[in-house]
Amino acid sequence: MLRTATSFKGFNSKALRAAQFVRFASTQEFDVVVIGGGPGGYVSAIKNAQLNMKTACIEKRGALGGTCLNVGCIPSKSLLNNSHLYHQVKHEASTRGIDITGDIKVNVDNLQDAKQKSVKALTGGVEMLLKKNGVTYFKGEGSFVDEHNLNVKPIDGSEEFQVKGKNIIVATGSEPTPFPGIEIDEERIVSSTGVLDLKEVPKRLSIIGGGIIGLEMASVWSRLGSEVTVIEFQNAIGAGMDGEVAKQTQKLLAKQGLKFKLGTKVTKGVREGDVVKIEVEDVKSGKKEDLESDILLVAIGRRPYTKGLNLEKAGLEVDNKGRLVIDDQFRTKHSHIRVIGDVTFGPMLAHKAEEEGIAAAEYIKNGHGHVNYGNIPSVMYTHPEVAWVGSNEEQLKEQGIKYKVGKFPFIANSRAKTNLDTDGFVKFLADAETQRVLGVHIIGPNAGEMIAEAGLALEYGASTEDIARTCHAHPTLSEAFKEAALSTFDKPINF
Ligand SMILES: Cc1cc2nc3c(=O)[nH]c(=O)nc-3n(C[C@H](O)[C@H](O)[C@H](O)COP(=O)(O)OP(=O)(O)OC[C@H]3O[C@@H](n4cnc5c(N)ncnc54)[C@H](O)[C@@H]3O)c2cc1C
Ligand SMILES: NC(=O)c1ccc[n+]([C@@H]2O[C@H](COP(=O)([O-])OP(=O)(O)OC[C@H]3O[C@@H](n4cnc5c(N)ncnc54)[C@H](O)[C@@H]3O)[C@@H](O)[C@H]2O)c1
Repeated sequence: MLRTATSFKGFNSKALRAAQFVRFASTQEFDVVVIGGGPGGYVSAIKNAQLNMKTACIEKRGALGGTCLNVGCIPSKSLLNNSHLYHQVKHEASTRGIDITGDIKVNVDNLQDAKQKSVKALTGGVEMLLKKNGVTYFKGEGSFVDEHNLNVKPIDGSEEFQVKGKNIIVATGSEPTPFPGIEIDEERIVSSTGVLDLKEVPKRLSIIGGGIIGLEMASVWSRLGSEVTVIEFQNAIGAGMDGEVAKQTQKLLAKQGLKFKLGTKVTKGVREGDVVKIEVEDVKSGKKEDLESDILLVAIGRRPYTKGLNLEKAGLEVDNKGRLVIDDQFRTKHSHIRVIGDVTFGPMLAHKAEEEGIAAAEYIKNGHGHVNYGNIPSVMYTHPEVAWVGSNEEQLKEQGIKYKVGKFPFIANSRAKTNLDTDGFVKFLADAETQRVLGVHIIGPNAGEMIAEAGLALEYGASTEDIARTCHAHPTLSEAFKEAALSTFDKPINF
């Protein structure tokens, strides 16, 4: 509890003044205080400290790394990687000349242990990085007292205290968007957090939302043996992927056993004992259907998280989607309070939050910083992976920009063929006149790594000819990238 005048009842006024002085005297002052230790907050704290600013980071989770390291990117990728390995061993080993005798079984406890080990190593690593860079780490909940002072409520129950920031960076992230009327119990009806922590492979898993979380989690549990049904309101999966890529992705995932109910709305989802009863309705025809599942995952997006911040004490505003309102230098109406990451505008991605964290520090120290919002890659870590950056065809059409398409399939790439991993293609969208790269969309093995080359091309304003004339090593998947670039203005060699 915060030491206030009322908590010193019984003290005479001299003692009260002395006590208040102790509190005032013990208020630590920093050049920058960051609230939230996720990819936005911890990266920003490190950068601020590296720029020689006295920096503190307040995090209430008890571990650094935010959603991403604790209940997001990292645990999901651990499960994706190991479930893919299991699937390969079980279903592909013999065709690759590896005979395995005896049962091949999933051990969910060990799978979860492996996941936790990665999470712990990384979150611990971030704590060491803060220390190494001289950032003061407060394990507690931060809330505004006024525009410069923050209250810290330690998670160990010790006495609350205040810190003062010449500058404050809010990086409090996001939380799953609730589905009205469906109660998450994290046992049978789960959010992304619960679905990462299942103790056994459910026989039936239903998922509301065919976006990135829905499809990554559908892949994990379906590879491990669940019958998975994805229920999506829109007529396409992938929440904003290039239309052609989204269709191909759906086709490939369906081949792997996922069931899709597109253009379908959920009207009810209730737990009855150990099952979940779900009512759905076809958006177009209104036809209703009853489904039953062992687990229901609700993955319909995320919303900014500002609970407990006491924004009103600093007079800060959120928009109708709960996002903290900022200008193009991340400043709120108080220029010393900046906001980065999921809690404000833009895609909810860890690398976007990190870029903003660095730029915000640079704005504070030097008065300038930079994030290129036209060049933020997206990756979906299914198999094959799906990755994209820049504009998609639908966006270019909408903007009336004339473009050329260059495509190259992995079936014609020597490395993909050697690896027996040939699903997918690389697709370039280039300006019709100048061949400047406008967007790259990849579905295929290692798409998430390959998209970095597209990011560099976009950043440097490269043309597809620049890429096609750059020597790429053989035999690599990246040759498909080169040939797709070539295909925007000339014939490919290998297809
Ligand atoms: C299942 C899942 C998988 C994902 N996979 C990927 C991926 O592969 N790649 C990718 O780029 N993105 C991924 N994301 C999204 C990514 O996790 C977020 O975009 C990213 O974590 C946002 O970073 P942030 O720093 O803005 O917020 P967060 O990571 O949410 O961190 C905010 C932190 O602030 C703390 N906090 C909040 N309020 C207070 C307070 N008052 N006082 C102190 N601390 C506070 C919270 O405890 C939290 O730790 C995934 C998300 C999920 C849910
Ligand atoms: N690999 C990654 O980078 C990664 C992985 C996981 C999550 N994330 C991030 O986390 C955020 C949240 O992920 P997400 O998958 O929850 O959101 P999302 O926005 O990717 O997808 C949500 C999907 O749910 C659908 N939907 C919304 N309301 C619905 C309803 N009532 N009924 C049926 N469908 C409905 C939407 O049409 C959309 O397709 C995203 O911003 C994403 O970028 C990123």
